[in-house]
Amino acid sequence: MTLELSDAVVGGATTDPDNSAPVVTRRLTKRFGHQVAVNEVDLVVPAGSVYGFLGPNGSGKTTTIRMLLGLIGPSAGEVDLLGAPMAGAGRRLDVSVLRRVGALVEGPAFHPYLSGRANLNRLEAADPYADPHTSARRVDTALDRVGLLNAARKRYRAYSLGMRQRLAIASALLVPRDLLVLDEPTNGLDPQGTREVRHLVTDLAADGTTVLVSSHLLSEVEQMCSHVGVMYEGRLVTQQPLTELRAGTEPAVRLRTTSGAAPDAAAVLSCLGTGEPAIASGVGPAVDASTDTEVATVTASLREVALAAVVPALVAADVPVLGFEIVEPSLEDVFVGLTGEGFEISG
Ligand SMILES: Nc1ncnc2c1ncn2[C@@H]1O[C@H](COP(=O)(O)OP(=O)(O)OP(=O)(O)O)[C@@H](O)[C@H]1O
Repeated sequence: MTLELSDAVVGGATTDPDNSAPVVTRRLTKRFGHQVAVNEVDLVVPAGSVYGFLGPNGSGKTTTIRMLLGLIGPSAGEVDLLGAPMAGAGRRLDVSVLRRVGALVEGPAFHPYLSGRANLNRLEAADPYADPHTSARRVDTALDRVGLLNAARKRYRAYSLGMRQRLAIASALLVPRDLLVLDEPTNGLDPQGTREVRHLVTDLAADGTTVLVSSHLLSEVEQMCSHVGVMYEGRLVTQQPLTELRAGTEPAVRLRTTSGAAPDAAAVLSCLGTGEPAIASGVGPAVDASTDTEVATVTASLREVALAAVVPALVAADVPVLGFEIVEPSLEDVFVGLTGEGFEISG
């Protein structure tokens, strides 16, 4: 089955016009019995991006990543990695491209009583493709890359959580990579370890490596990614550069007024052309101290309405303005809008 590239972007805004995206999937699907764990996913991970693959637990991220790397076969659909066909019925597959892909899916098992360097040496020795002549140099380069050269002789069991995870990433860097795929690399790390891994990912990307990193933490993706793809119940609900996702958010006006005047305030806003106003009580103090009256909050997205027109229109309609602010929606709000549920927003 051959699909045009334009088919690869259904459900997402990211495209691959020059055919250079290191990861492209087309209608990638995985069923486990009756359950559809991954449902017609069209990923496009642009070259040079740090692509945050975001979604709640169980949304299909790991299953997708396992298919990208050829660890499990898809039920349907196709995968191209670094321009080579990796999966898809009836295609001539080229798995040799995996040499240029570093991956951390389930971290390697490290020996607690061996040093970081000795652990990497063991992994090197187990790799039938590795050139033994360059092995010592490559191990040291990988340790240096993750900032562990000075701790190379320390036993693994003495490493902090962040150091352990950096060593795991080093194990994926024993040969130069064009693409790095990291499945939840900060899972279980303390804040310091999380920071270390985040900085490392940013550094690797600055060196030109494309990074696909999965996470269920929005804050993490916001801090280190240039692009984001959101999985929900097996589907890719959006993929975009982070800046575009942010640009698509609409500011809202939030007005505090007396409960009695709230319906009039909503009518004024509506008349000006805002989005549908919502009236709420219980946001902030219930009674305004200056007027000793019950207060309500009226919120509406601003749309094209000129901000300067809002307060004069309210005053002209005799609506008491007890408080007024512009609310910039957070990315969390955007994702709730896309998926109907929130993400954990921090570790
Ligand atoms: N080998 C398997 N057999 C049966 N069901 C599976 C298998 N692997 C995954 N699943 C199911 O597929 C769904 C997607 O799981 P997956 O691990 O891909 O999600 P995830 O987004 O990576 O979540 P998490 O962050 O918890 O790992 C889940 O409902 C999971 O139970």
